Amino acid sequence: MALNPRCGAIRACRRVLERAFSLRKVHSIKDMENTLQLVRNIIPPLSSTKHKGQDGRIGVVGGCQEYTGAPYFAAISALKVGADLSHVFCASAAAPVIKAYSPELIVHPVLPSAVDEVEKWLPRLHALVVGPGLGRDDVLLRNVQGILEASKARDIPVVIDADGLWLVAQQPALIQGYQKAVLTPNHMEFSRLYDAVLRGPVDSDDRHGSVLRLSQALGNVTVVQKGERDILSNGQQVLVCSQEGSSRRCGGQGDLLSGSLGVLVHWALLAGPEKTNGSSPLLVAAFGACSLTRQCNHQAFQKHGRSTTTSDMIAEVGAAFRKLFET
Ligand SMILES: NC(=O)C1=CN([C@@H]2O[C@H](COP(=O)(O)OP(=O)(O)OC[C@H]3O[C@@H](n4cnc5c(N)ncnc54)[C@H](OP(=O)(O)O)[C@@H]3O)[C@@H](O)[C@H]2O)[C@@H](O)CC1
Ligand SMILES: Nc1ncnc2c1ncn2[C@@H]1O[C@H](COP(=O)(O)OP(=O)(O)OP(=O)(O)O)[C@@H](O)[C@H]1O
Ligand SMILES: [Mg+2]
Repeated sequence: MALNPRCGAIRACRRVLERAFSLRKVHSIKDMENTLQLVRNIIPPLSSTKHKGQDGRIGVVGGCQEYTGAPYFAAISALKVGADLSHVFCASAAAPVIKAYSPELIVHPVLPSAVDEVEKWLPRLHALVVGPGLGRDDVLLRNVQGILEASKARDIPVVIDADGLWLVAQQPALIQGYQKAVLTPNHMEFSRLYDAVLRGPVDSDDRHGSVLRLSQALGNVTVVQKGERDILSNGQQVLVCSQEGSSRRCGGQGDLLSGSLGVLVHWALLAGPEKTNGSSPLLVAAFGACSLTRQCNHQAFQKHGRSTTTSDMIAEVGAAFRKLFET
């Protein structure tokens, strides 16, 4: 008998929660559209007066004997999004393989001891994507540390992904407080980073709070936690990207995201906060890269279903970009 009122209270409570959630959903769709509009604002117009290089010269640091696909996916995605030149700084064993995938990429076989080589190119690069297919060799990572320090000294924006995040988890001080860094961890990489920086496990019931806290603890570095919904934060604001993708989870999608983000970060910083309505340009860029990757996944899945691969997604970049950003 005592159960009835309690059940009633639970039902009432559930109704309130359901209402709150459905309202949040409506708001989040509106927020998504508003943020997509900010992404549109940062895209530079195509113009016959520009010269090659003006729309972006991006470098990807990654690629070893085992992993040649990841840096290729990142670098070709940067070009497909609209960068003019895309460089890959990789291990010598990976270079001929990556060159053979694409004549469009400029490939430098300079890893592991690459600091001087990359430093030579830094003045000509607008953004660096560090980590796809890099590997975790100690000597290599010491060199990548040098590349990150040189990039910071020159104020070059860096997107850090995959094994680059492994390095940051060993030495968070490397990017602590660097306002031009964006970290793009997947589920595993996020847990590793969180544990290294906040000395405790992630609260899986509070993804927003976890991303916010990690960003704050890193001195407001922008963090993009990829997953069923992508959660983005710069320690002040939290954005959620739930652009429809698909349930196909082939490897390489994160590489597409990090390469696209390299270009968008450059464009966003060039456009500045006036074009992003006061929001952080890096957050807006990250939201753009997440939406684009998920839209590519959605479109590729419509055509290829279960056999969708990242190459199929890359073939969709042009159409996905038009659909999201050139409407
Ligand atoms: N074609 C190529 O060249 C590609 C190369 N790549 C390159 O590979 C390198 C290593 O990168 P990575 O992402 O495999 O390494 P890491 O973060 O240690 O994760 C490994 C473990 O994490 C787990 N796990 C992952 N997601 C999870 C989830 N959502 N939820 C739960 N668990 C999850 C999963 O555990 P499992 O399921 O096996 O137990 C898995 O074993 C790096 O250089 C990267 O760029 C890739 O870019 C792909 C394309
Ligand atoms: N469960 C999911 N549902 C929908 N989209 C997802 C899901 N998990 C990840 N994604 C999307 O897939 C893309 C890549 O995220 P993922 O977590 O697979 O990265 P990753 O593990 O680094 O990939 P990679 O294989 O390139 O290393 C992101 O755009 C993310 O939004
Ligand atoms: Mg990855």
